[in-house]
Amino acid sequence: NMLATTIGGRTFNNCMMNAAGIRCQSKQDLDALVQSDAGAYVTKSATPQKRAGNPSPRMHTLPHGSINSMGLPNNGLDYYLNYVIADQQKRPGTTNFLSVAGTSLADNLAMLHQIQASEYTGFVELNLSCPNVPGKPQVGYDFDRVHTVLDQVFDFYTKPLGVKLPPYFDLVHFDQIAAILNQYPLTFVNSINSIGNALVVDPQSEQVVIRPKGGYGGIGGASVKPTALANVRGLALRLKPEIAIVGTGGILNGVDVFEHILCGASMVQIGTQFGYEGIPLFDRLATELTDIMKKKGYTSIDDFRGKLKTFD
Ligand SMILES: O=C(O)c1[nH]c(=O)[nH]c(=O)c1Cl
Repeated sequence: NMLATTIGGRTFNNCMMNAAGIRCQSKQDLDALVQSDAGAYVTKSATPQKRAGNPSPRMHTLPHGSINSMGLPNNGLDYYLNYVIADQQKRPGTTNFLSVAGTSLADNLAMLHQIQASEYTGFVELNLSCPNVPGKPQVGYDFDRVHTVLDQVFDFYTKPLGVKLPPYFDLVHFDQIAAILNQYPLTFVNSINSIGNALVVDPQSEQVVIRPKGGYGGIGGASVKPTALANVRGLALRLKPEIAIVGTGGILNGVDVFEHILCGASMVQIGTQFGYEGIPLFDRLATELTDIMKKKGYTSIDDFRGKLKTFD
């Protein structure tokens, strides 16, 4: 069908899925995604043990997006690993994404050793970009740290793995992160995570809108699309072809999915808008994207992936 895509030798019948963290924390959430038109799901980023996360209010919706400082609330790795293993047994031949976000290198390595030793055959999304754990920097902004983490991961991890990156804002940073990533047998790179440590103010109450970190949190939604497209394109132009790109950020409508694919994405994830709209989002986006493709004479996303034109 027109929306099929392939990453790491696995074919998905729809190039759209949820973004980690959005309606994917419980079995009920994940079951709804399994039943939906989404081509796959990604689980809420896991830590080794269950975590309550930051104190509320920790998420606020805005006309043009959202701000969150959830602080990695999740049910712990075992919960999600058990879920994805049970799901792959129920639905052989499907591939999904298990997100992990240790708050230390030791935690990330311990989780990946556990996953490596398990029956899990799907993808792992190693989250190097959570901006909301107080006192913890985003690993993705420390290039030496990224090098160290990937060196130690690929010493033993042999299953398909990708990394979730923060947005970069300088072309030199695209060069630097791509030079590092190209040294590893990565299956995909997911770009972008929320734009970290933004501040939203309520002028009426003269107060910030979320409690953690004095009101600082990650921004998602419409306002981040230009940054997301820049990162997808910047990485697509620099990464070796074996590394697929998952485009995330600012997708509200089918045209936004089209733009992410035009910039080089093989699959897209929807966060903020999926949070607002829920499961019906995937059917709406599939219809809108298919209509755009038909109007342009495309029959597959391969017809236009990465084919963004410039003036020269
Ligand atoms: O606060 C969070 O849980 C969170 N929030 C985000 O916006 N991105 C992330 O990767 C994570 Cl882990």
